Amino acid sequence: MEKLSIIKIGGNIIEDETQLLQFLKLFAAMDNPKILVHGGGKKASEISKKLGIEPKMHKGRRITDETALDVALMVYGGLANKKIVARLQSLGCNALGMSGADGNTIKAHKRPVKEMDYGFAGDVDGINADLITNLLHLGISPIFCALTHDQEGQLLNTNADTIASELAVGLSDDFEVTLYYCFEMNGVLRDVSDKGSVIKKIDSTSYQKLMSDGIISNGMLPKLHNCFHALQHGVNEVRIGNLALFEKGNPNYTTLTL
Ligand SMILES: Nc1ncnc2c1ncn2[C@@H]1O[C@H](COP(=O)(O)OP(=O)(O)O)[C@@H](O)[C@H]1O
Ligand SMILES: CC(=O)N[C@@H](CCC(=O)OP(=O)(O)O)C(=O)O
Repeated sequence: MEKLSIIKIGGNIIEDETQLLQFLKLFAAMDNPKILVHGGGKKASEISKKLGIEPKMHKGRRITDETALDVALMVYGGLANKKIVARLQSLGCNALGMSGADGNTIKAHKRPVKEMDYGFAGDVDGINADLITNLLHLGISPIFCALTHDQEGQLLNTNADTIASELAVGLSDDFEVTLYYCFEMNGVLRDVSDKGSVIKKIDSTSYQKLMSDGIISNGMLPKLHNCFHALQHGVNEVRIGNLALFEKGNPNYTTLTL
């Protein structure tokens, strides 16, 4: 089966011009078919504050009211996505910027209101694997931002870790997919203040224990949930780490298995 790499980069890498360029050079040099998914939550909060709009969060998740959605569209779909696409083009990678509305690639619905109303937050229903596969076979690298749509004209803000996981699941019938979560840490750490404390391997059993011991917290909780969702639905391999993920022979990252 043909190999496919899907790489998600986190907010802190996007924020740091040097790290971003270093990452994009590595991405451009990869020769398998590849997809990039980027977040930009930090940038959205920063721009929002500059516009005099205080970002609203609940338990670390953004509440996307109408104004917050406009900011998300501008920052994720515009500022972040187009900068990355232009830089990749300069590096010889034929990148194509996408939201889930483009080519109907990611279908979603507005998250139902339960104990909390997250506003225009999208939960993914499925992806258009045929179109994405065709683009990959044309030598194009789709660059997805954290936006989906409900097919009725409503754009939705969707967690970028989830988008990466759903793309990986949806494409795993056609490709042998490796899913990479690339962020500023070397991997999942036993002690967040010690960059050297990378947990090399996590399986479903140790995952439960790491959660109950409180070692996995904050942003790492949804990230690992997305990793195991991918593994349970046909994705070949999932890795978490920083740029060392892509250095041949460097095992200093976390590999997840069922
Ligand atoms: N065990 C852990 N190992 C590494 N990071 C952790 C851990 N527990 C919590 N974190 C936090 O999770 C954050 C990453 O989550 P998040 O900010 O959502 O990622 P991203 O930048 O990819 O969107 C790290 O910056 C770190 O502060
Ligand atoms: C609904 C939801 O959670 N949307 C995220 C999308 C951006 C994102 O995922 O950015 P990072 O990967 O940089 O955190 C948000 O607005 O923060």
